[in-house]
Amino acid sequence: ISNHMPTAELQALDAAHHLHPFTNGGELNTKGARIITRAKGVTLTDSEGNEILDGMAGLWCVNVGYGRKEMAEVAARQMLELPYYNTFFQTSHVPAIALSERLAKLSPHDLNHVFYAGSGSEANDTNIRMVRTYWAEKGHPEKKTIIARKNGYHGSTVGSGSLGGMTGMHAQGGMPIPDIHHIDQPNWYAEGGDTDPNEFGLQRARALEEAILELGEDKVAAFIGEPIQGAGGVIIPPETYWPEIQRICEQYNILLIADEVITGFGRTGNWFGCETFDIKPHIMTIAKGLSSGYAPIGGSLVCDEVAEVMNSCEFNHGYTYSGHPVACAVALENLRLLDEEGIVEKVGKETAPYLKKKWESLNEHPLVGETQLCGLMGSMALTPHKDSRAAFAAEAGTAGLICREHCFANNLVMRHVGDRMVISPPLVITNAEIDTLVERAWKALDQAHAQLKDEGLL
Ligand SMILES: Cc1ncc(COP(=O)(O)O)c(CNc2cccc(C(=O)O)c2)c1O
Repeated sequence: ISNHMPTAELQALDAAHHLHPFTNGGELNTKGARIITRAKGVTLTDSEGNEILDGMAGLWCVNVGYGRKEMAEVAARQMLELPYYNTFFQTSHVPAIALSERLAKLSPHDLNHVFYAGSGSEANDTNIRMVRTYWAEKGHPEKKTIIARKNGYHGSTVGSGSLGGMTGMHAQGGMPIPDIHHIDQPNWYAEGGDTDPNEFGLQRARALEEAILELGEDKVAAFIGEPIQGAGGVIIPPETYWPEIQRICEQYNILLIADEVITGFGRTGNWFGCETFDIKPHIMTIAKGLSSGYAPIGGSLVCDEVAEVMNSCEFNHGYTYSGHPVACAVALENLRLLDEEGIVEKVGKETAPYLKKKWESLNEHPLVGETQLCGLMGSMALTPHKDSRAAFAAEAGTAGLICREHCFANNLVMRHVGDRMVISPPLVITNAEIDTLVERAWKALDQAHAQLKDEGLL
C-alpha cells in the first residue's frame, strides 16, 4: 500500500479497516475518503494530484507550514539517540528539560512549569485532576466544580469532552462527568440580539459570577475558557468579556485555565491569546501549534503558585508519552523556527493586517452576515438575510456543509461549524496565497448561493 496505488483501491482499503473521528463512516465509505498524499507550505496534494490550499492548517495546528525538513531531521536524530524514555520514577531527559525551559521563557506571566501529555484532550484531563488536587492539598477538597462554556471545545476524552459544551458529544457516552457546570457563551452574533456588544460581553462574563453564587464559591475550583472559541465557530468575545472574567476569578478565588490549544503559538498575532486578550491564567492548555502537528504533544503550563502546591505532594497522574523525547525535540525545533524566522512577529505585523482587509471584503457577498478575524483565525457567518442575521430555514449546518463542499471543489479547505465558515491557515501563508484563498472562498460562496437558491433554501 503506497501513495502510488489507485485512489479507488486506497479508498476501498480505508473503508474496510479504518474508523474515522467525528464521521458517519457509512456515508464516507459510499463516497470514498479524499486521500491526502503530501504537503508543502500551505498546499496539500491529494491522490488525484489536486493541489489544495489548506485554509485550516490541518486541524488548526500546522503553524510552521508543511514540508519543513529541519523538523524531520531533528526527529530522526532524536530517534537514533533516545527514541523513548519516560519521565516517571525520578527520571528525565534533555528534550523534556530543554522544551520546559523554552516554554517557561516564551509564555506570559509566571507560567514556569509544564506537565506534558500527548494531546490537548489529555492536557485538559490533567487540568481537571490538577485543580482538584490543588484545592484538596490546600484543605478544600469540596472545592472541585469546574465551570466552562456552552459551545466550548476542550477535547474528546470523557473528562475534556465534559469540560466542552458540545451537547452532541455529551449525548454519546454519558457526559458530562459530575461537578462540571456550563454557562452561556459570549457569542454576540448568534445570541446578542440588539444588545450592545460590549454590554453583552459583560452580561456573559457575569454568567460566571451568577454560577459561582448559585453553586457556592467554596465549591468552585476553576473556570476554563478558550480566549477565542475555535471549534465552536471562531467566536471572538467582545473586548469587555475577558477583563470581567479575570476580575470575577480573582474576587471569588477560583483558578483560571486558558485553553490555548488553538490560540497558542502565534495564531492570534501574538505568541499567546493571553497576550492578545490580557488574561493572566493559573494554567494554560497547549498542543497543536506547539509542534505544528509534526508529532503529537500537549501539555499544561502551570504558574509558580499552583506548581509549588503540586510539588508538595505526589500527583498520581501521568501518561506513557508525557514528555516523549521525539515529540519534545520536534516541538523545540518548531518553536525555534517560529521564533528565529520571525514567523509569529510577521503574523502580527504584516500577514494578519493583510488577511483582515481581504477577509472583510467577503462581507459584500450576499450570503455573508458577518466576518470575524483575530490574527490568522477567522470566521464568516452565512445567513439568508444580512440585516436580521437570520438563521437558515434548513437544519443548522446545511448551508455550511454545502459551502464546504464547494470549497473543496475549488481546491480550498475551509471548515464549517454549523452555518459559519472558519479559516486558520498556516502562519507562513503569503499575501499571494491569501489572495488565492479569498478568491476561491468567493467562488465557493457563489456556487453555494446558487445551490441554496436551486434547493429553495434561500
Ligand atoms: C481549544 C481546544 N482544546 C483542546 C482540544 C483537544 O485537543 P486534541 O484534539 O489534541 O485532543 C482542541 C482540539 N480541537 C479540535 C480537534 C479536532 C477537530 C477540531 C475541529 O474544529 O474540527 C478541533 C481544542 O480546539
